Amino acid sequence: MPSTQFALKEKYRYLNGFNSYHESEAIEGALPVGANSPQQPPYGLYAEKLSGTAFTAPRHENQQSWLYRILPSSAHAPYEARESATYNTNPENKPHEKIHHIPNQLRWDPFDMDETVDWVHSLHLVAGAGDPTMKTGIGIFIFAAGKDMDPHEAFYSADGDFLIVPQHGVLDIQTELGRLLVRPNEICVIPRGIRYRVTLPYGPVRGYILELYQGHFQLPELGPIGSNCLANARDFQTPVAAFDEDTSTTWHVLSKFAGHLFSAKQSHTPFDVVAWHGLYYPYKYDLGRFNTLGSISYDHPDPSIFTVLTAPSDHPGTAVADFVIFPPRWLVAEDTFRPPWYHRNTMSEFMGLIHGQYDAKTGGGFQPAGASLHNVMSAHGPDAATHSKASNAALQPAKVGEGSMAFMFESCYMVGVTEWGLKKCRKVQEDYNAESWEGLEVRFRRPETSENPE
Ligand SMILES: O=C(O)Cc1cc(O)ccc1O
Ligand SMILES: [Fe+2]
Repeated sequence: MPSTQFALKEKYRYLNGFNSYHESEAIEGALPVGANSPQQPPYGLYAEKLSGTAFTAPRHENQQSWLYRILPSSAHAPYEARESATYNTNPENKPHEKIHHIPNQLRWDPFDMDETVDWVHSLHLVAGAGDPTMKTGIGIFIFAAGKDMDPHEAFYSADGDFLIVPQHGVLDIQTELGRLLVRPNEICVIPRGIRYRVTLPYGPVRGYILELYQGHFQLPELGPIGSNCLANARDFQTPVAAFDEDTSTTWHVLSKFAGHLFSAKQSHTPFDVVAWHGLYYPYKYDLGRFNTLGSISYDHPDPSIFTVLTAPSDHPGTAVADFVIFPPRWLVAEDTFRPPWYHRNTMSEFMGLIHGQYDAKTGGGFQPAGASLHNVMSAHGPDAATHSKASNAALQPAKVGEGSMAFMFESCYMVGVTEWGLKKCRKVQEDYNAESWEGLEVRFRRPETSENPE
């Protein structure tokens, strides 16, 4: 193994399994045996509980972790509001900044890189629904950063779980529970409350985030598919415990709380967890490992067959958010219009492109680092060029999406677009609708009947 690869393997080590009860200790013997909170935990560590669900949540949903750390998280000075005039990712809290609920199909050119900001300041809310103060809804962010976070800063969101989809560059994420390296074509989830620090070992980064204000992601049910396929549980990776020993430096812990930024000083590193166990932890997943299924007879199935993760609502089968991908795959369906059908969906569909081309749009307007939004009941489907090509194509087995990865955040909520998303980013394509669908030809041929002979 080349030495750099070996170094990476040593620095980033993972435990495998989705929703597995994990335990990890950076020093052997740091986890108490047979008890969570003994009178004196091993090595003089403090025991701290981190809860990701109500204590009383049903067992199959319950997510808690026990952290064994050098100092408790509560050892800090009071939080103070920071950058309150400029920092706000919750437009519900910002009455002068309208959120736009519009039925038009929207598409964005690639979002700009911004090398002047760090992770915390890279987050731009483009669209969303609901309100983190009520723990309902979602936020959809674009991030673009070129700077490491300050060496003595950590960040957490009290508002929700971050599902991070890097499109460009590599994220080195030091979390309380261990280190994650996340590259394009991988995703990671940082649950609500977990502190982390993002550095950029290979330069600027850009991508998409879905923040889930309610619940947590789970794997979709497989129903008649059986016990494997789609995203397999064993391919989700959670970092092993890793800690720093620093009780003499001033640190700032930044909190995104109801969309606002707060900061608290403390005289010790927040990355001092020597061991942990539980079900509440960050994790990553390589989209290249997705086992993609499709029709081997006829017709184009619903895109739910491409669901990587789902965050269910209280109504079975209806998601607050699904994370869906469109990986390279073989299309073999016979006598079938193979691209997506024209449709209007009761769910909203926000799409992004990590790399390559999305097979439903050949016009070139949907580019990596760009996005589209087809809101609740907004009509869409293949553009005219794709329609014409697919209606006349010879239906040989064909590989689509080679070298590509498009994805969709699909939500039962109607999503509003922020001022930044609609105006300030200056990426909205004015002619999306016209370019895509106005060129569609009338193909109707009335059948000959005795009433209308030719
Ligand atoms: O609109 C889209 O491109 C996403 C999509 C893909 C698909 O295969 C079926 C339905 C759907 O919404
Ligand atoms: Fe769609």
